[in-house]
Amino acid sequence: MSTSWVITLQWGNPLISFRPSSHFLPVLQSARGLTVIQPICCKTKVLNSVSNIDTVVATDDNYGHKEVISVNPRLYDYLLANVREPEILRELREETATMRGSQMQVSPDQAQLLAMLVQILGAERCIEVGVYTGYSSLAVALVLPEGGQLVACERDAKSLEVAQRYYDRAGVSNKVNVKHGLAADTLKSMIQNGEGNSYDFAFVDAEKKMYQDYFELLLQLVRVGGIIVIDNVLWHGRVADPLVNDSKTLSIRSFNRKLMEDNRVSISMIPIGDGMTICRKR
Ligand SMILES: C[S@@+](CC[C@H](N)C(=O)[O-])C[C@H]1O[C@@H](n2cnc3c(N)ncnc32)[C@H](O)[C@@H]1O
Repeated sequence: MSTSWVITLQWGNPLISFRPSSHFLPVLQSARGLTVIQPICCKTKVLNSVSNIDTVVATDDNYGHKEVISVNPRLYDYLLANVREPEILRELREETATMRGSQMQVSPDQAQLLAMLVQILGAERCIEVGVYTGYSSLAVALVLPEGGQLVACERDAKSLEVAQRYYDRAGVSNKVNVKHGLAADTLKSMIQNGEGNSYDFAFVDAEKKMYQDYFELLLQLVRVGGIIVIDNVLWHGRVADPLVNDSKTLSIRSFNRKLMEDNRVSISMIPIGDGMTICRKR
C-alpha cells in the first residue's frame, strides 16, 4: 500500500475518487452540487479496493499510521450479521420499529456488549436508567443468573407496558424490578434505603441533560470494581463539531470532559452505536 492524497466527490452517492497534486488541495472547494467528503480529504493510505476508501478515516502521522476505520452501511450489515441476537430480542426490536421513538433503542451490537459486560463481571445486581420498550434491559435480564436483579427506571408507562410483556414472555419478570417514575428520584430513594455500594452494573440511557446527575447517583450505588455504561456519548458526532452548540450537545460534551478528569473511575469511550463510555468505579 502506498500513501497519497485521495479526494472523493459526492453527489448523492460517491461519484468519483482521484488523487490531486498537493498544491491543488487548498483551492479545492465545494462546488455546486458536489460535496468534498471531509474524512478522506486527509492523508490516506490507498487500499487495493476502492470500496475500502470510505471506511478508512485515518492512517496519518497523527494516529501513528494506525489504520482506523469508520463503519459504512455495508460494513455495519456485516457486523450485525455477526451479532447473536436472541429470538425474543429480535421480536421486540421488530415490534418497537413500528413505534414512535424506535430510534432510541440501543442497537443489537450494543445490547450484546452490555450483556457481555454483565457476564464478564458476574453481575447480579444491575440498574438501567431509561428502559423505553425494554430492549437493552431484556438483553441484560436474559443473562442474569437466577436470583439476579435489574432495577429498571422509566417514566413512560406506555413503553413499560411493552417492556413488561416481553419480560413475561422471556420468563425474566422475576429478575426485573420496574420503577415507574423519574429516574433520579428512584436512584435517590435507593440510596436513602441503604442500597449504596451494592450494585455491580448500571446502564444510563435517559435524559441527556441529566447525565451528570445520574452518574453521581449511580457512583454511590455501584460497588468498587462495578461498571457504569453511558450511552450516546458521541451524540451523532455533534460533540466533535465546534459549530454545534445546542443544549443537549453542550451537556454531553461537558459530561465527557468532566469524565476525562474524573479519577473516581477508569474509562473507555467506544464508537459503538451512538458511542458508549464504559466506566469502572475505582
Ligand atoms: C433512549 S430511550 C431508552 C432506550 C432503551 N435503553 C432501549 O434500548 O430500548 C430513553 C428512555 O428514557 C426515558 N426517560 C427520559 N427521561 C427520563 C427520566 N427523567 N426518568 C425516567 N425515564 C426517563 C424515556 O421515556 C425513554 O423511554
